[in-house]
Parts: sequence; C-alpha cells; structure tokens
Amino acid sequence: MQNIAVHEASTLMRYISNAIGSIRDPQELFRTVTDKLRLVFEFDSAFIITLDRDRRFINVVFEMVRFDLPDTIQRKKRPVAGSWIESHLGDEGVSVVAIEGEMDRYPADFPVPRMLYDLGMRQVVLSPLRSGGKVIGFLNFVSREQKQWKESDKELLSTLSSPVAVALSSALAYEELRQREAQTAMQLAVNNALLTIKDRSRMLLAVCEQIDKLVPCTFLGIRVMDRDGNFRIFDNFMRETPSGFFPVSAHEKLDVPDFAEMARESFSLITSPGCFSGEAFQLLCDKYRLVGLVREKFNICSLISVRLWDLPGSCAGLIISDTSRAFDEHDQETVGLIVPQLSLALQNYLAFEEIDKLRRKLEGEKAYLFEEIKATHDFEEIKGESAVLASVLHRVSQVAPTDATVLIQGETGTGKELFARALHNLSRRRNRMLVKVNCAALPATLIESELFGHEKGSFTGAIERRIGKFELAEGGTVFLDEVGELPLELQAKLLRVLQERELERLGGRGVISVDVRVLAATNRNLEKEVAEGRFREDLFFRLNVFPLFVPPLRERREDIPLLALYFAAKFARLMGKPHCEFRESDMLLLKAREWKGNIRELAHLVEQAVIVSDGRWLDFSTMLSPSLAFTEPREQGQLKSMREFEEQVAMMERELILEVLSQSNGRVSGEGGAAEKLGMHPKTLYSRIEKLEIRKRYR
Ligand SMILES: Nc1ncnc2c1ncn2[C@@H]1O[C@H](COP(=O)(O)OP(=O)(O)OP(=O)(O)O)[C@@H](O)[C@H]1O
Repeated sequence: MQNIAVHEASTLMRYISNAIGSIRDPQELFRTVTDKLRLVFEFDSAFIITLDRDRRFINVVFEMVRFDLPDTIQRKKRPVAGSWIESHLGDEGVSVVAIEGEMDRYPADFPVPRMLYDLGMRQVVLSPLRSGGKVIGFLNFVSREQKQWKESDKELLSTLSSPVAVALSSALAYEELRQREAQTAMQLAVNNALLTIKDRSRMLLAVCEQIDKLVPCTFLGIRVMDRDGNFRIFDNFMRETPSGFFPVSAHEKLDVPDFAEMARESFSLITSPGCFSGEAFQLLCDKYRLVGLVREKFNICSLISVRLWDLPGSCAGLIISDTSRAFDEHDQETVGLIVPQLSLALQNYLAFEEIDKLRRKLEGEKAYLFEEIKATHDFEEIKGESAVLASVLHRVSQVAPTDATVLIQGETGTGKELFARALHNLSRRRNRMLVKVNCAALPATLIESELFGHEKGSFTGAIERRIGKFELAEGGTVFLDEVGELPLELQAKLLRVLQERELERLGGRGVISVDVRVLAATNRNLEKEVAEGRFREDLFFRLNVFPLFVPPLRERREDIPLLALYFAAKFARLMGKPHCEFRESDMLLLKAREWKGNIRELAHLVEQAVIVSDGRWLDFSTMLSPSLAFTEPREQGQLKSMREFEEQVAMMERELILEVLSQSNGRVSGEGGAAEKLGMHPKTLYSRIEKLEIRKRYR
C-alpha cells in the first residue's frame, strides 16, 4: 500500500465529497470515486454490495468494470447467511480476507466469491459503509494477489468510506423513491385499464403490459375457478414478440391430452406459496407435472403465483413466469401491489357478467312470453255481427287509444278478457306487456306481493326479492280480472296506485312510480257490492271511469251460428280432424238455448261435438236434447212450463222439416231428399213427420 501524507488524504476526502455533491448519476459517481481511490489503494476491481433492512439479502449494486460479471448476478438480491454478516460486522472495521476462505461461507446460490475466484481474484477487502449508525453495505476491493494491509491503510479506507456511504445511502433512497414512483405509476395504469376497458381479454392484456414494465416476464395467466371445479376464467398471455404480449390458448400451446387436469394443477400452484426460484423452483417442477412441462417447453426459470381471492363461491389466482431471470421478493411485492384492485375488478366483472346473463335470459323469456301471448290470442278475435256487439265494439274503439281505466262488466264467459286484450292491442301500449292478475285465484295473503312485489325477507318464504305485476307491466297494461273478489284491505292499496301511480313493495322502504294503464273486469254487480259494503265506493268510481258492458249471448243470438262455425273450425284444426257441418236442426237448437255460461259454454259444447263426431255432420245428439235446451229464463218472459218448452221444440222442428221438404220438392228419401239434407235416416224422418203431424198437403 502507498503511504500518503495527511494533507493528501484530506485533499482526497474533499475531492470525493465534491464529487458526491456534484455528480448525479450513481454509476458515474462510483467510477469517479474509485478512480481516485485507485491513486491511494492497489486493487484490480471494486464493487459495492448493499444489505437490505433486515440483512437477509445482499445486492451487488455497482461494480468497477475490469472484468465482466455475467448479467445474471448483476443488481440482483441474493440471500446471505447470517453468520457471514455477523463475521464481517463483528469488528466493525475494514476486514481483509482470502476469497478462497470466503467461498464456503456464502450460500450456494450466491456465486460471486466463486466467480471472482474463477476470474483469478484471491483477496477481498471489505470496508463497511454506515448510515445512521447502521451498516448499509460494503465497499469491496478485489485483487489477484494477497496484499498486506497496514492498520493505517485500513483506517484511511475506513475514513474515505464515510462519504461513499453518504453517497450510497442517498443513491439507495433515490432508487427506492424511483421504484415507489414506478410502482405507483403501474398501479394507476392498471387501475385505469381495469376501470376503462370493458373487454376482458384487452383489459387483462393491458394489466399484463403494466406488470411487465416493472417485473419483466414472458407469461401471465389469470384463473378463476368455481367451487365445483369449473374454470370461469382461464386466460393466458405470452410474450410472442420482444415488444408485445398476446392472448394464447394454453391448450394449443401445451398440447396435452388431459388439459383439464393440467389446468387444475395450475390452480393448485396458486394455492402454494407465492414465489418460486432456485432450489424451490426445482422442487416445484418435481411436484407439478405442469411446471416441469412448461419449463422444458418454454424454458421458464422462475414463477410467481398469487392468490387473488378465496371465497365460498370461487377462488382465483394469478401466475407470472419468466424465461431469463429469477424473480425475487421485490418482484413478488410489486406484483402483490395490484392484487386488491385486480381482484375487485375481476369480481365486479364476473358479477356484471352474471347480471347480464340473467338480464338477457329474462329479456329472452319476456320476449318469448310476449310472442306466446300474442300468438295464443291472435286468432281469437271478437266474432259476431249483431248490432248489440257492434255498439260495444264501437265503445272499445273510442276508449282504447286513451289511458282511461276501463271497468268491463258482464256475465261469466261473455268474453271480458277478450275485450281487455282488444283494448290493450288497440292502445299505444300494444308493444309492451299486458299483465293479467286473477284477483280470485290467489289467497289474500299472496295477492299483495303478486301485485306490488316484495323485498327479500319481508315475510316467511320471501327468500328472494320479487317485483310485482304492476312493475312488470311498466309501460304496458295491468288487467285485474275478477276485481270484485279483491279483499277490502287491498282495495285501499289499489286505490293508491290508481290515484298516485305509485306503489311500495312489501317490506320495501321506497316508493316506486309506475306507468301502467289499468283495465278491470268483474261478473259481479259492483254497485250492489258497494251498497252491501263489500267493495269500496271510492275504488269503484276510480275503476268505473269508462264502463263497458259485454252483453250475454242470449241477447245476441244472431251471433250464435257465426260463433259456432268459428269454434267448430278452430277445434277441428287444433285436433287435426276433418271439418264437419252443422245440421240445421242442431243449429236451431243451439240458437234457442239459454247459454248461462255464455260463449265459453258454447265453445265447450262445440268442442265436445268435434271430439265425438265422425263423418259429415257434427254430432250433438247427446248434448242437445230438448230437455237440456230451451231453458230460457222466466224473466225473459216467453216460456212458462216444460210442456211449453216441448211445444216450442216441436214447432221449430216442424218448421225446419217443412222448410227442407219444400227445398226438396216434398221428397223425403233418395238423392237430394229431405232426409239426406237433414243428415237423418229416411225412416227416422218419416216417423218425425208422422209424430209432428205434417200432412201430405204441406209437402
Ligand atoms: N266474441 C268472441 N269471439 C270469439 N271467441 C270468444 C268471444 N267471446 C268470448 N270468446 C271466447 O270465449 C271464452 C271465454 O271468454 P273470456 O274468458 O274472455 O270470458 P270472461 O267474460 O272473461 O269470463 P269470466 O268472467 O269467467 O272470466 C274464451 O275462450 C274466449 O276466447
């Protein structure tokens, strides 16, 4: 070692301090300082190593390039044995050691001493660098020869090391700051991608590119698995060009027969401890076929796996691997920074996906039901040509285009529902739903929830939130069938909807406004119900804005033939049977019947006839006996006793036979004869003629 004068040492000290104050770039500063130190000390190369805060890792930060250190050992954190640290920190001064002796004291995966030795270096001098009383690293001189270091040399090196320590500590602080800034920038960029990009693959690709900026990698995989073992997301991105990542199908890339099993294996990686490199990575390759396979196929040498979440419904994780370098704790920590927002974004994404799926399903179901309802009722137009029906239809056409509430009254089976549908179909609401509520079909306890909906848990059995018919009909029409049956306590709530167009769900806290038109129907006499206190008067007036009376069938008998023919054709078509004709005698009987069940009864009767008939004529023989027919109500005034009914039947039958006989010029049997026309056997006709005393002269 050279001996230098004290004043030279202080000049050097000043020089180094000035350099530290003026040179910004740490590498350049280190080169300048070591060039000056070379004037005083003999060494072949110099480098600095730093210790992390808890002294578990060392990092080669700057080296004097006399020889090239391979890339893999540069600027890399490496674990270091506690005993090594202790031995060099013990005397707190400069230590001069033979490299040969050092080699065994380093862990196997810290190859620096071995490499130095292989490069011909034999001695290393370590000068501790202190900041705030703590050793933060070492300035190291290495030499080919073992040189003698006097105590004064060691003292000088120790003194000159302190400005180096100051520079190192500020360089490290600066480096840490820069890293934090880069991490924050990455977090922001990832957040931005997660918030703004809707397409999942593009969103994850952007995340992948951001991670790659701080933790260079060649592969990134995201997995989300249901509890039943199905993958909801299995996305992979690979670096395919130096500049970019691309989504890849791992199946194609790996081309293994049991890919599902492999995929599951990749998931168990995520549940294993996070970071694998070095020996641990080798162990992992032995444990998981998948890791061994990708290592061989893609030459990966390191892997980080992070669990994103682990919830009762699903779990998820992220895998990152690289082919050129081993990840360290710092990389793992950086990847960990984006876990919270990535998890949240993916969970939101999946929730939205689920909601969207349900929405599309509901829309599909709604459209289907809508079409089905339209299809079912399309062919059921209101049939009839009577003047009384025409006047009701005229009223329908007047009120339909308005939003007025209509109260449709009429006996059972007169077609009130058909009129309600006609009112809806002729209104501006025709493209929205017509929602029917049968007020008589539900128990009082359920009608409220049926009409207005309920919140989850609002009553026993309300396991899910459900919207009511009024909300379902939004923009359309609600048809309250059998409104006369509505319990009194619900009548008040219905009144509120009619007045305010607002409702509250059962157990709900907010008021919901609805835009619906209300149509109501009843076969009760509502005015009588009001008088007897069973129906609220105010509700009656609200419903009865526009009354519509549907006449009973007996008041429009002239429509019976048309309706009967219509139903016969309809049921024959539905049953795939040939079309049969009506005998005129049967038609007369149909026209004369009382029809308490109105059009519904007529439809059922014709349906039965279509079922039992086989041949040219519809067979009403079991259904239309005189005793069953002609039960015209007494208050209608014409019929007084059973005898009278029978007389009337005989009279009508007589008229019919006479009519047909006159058409066939008095001929009973044979082609074109009356028997053929009436669809009867000639013998039967003869006996009827006899019984009805139709004399020859009339024929
Ligand atoms: N004018 C008509 N033309 C064709 N079919 C009709 C006519 N009127 C009613 N119908 C049919 O008669 C049956 C009964 O009609 P609807 O159910 O509308 O009667 P309603 O008055 O609502 O009965 P209720 O009071 O018992 O509910 C239905 O099948 C309907 O399609």
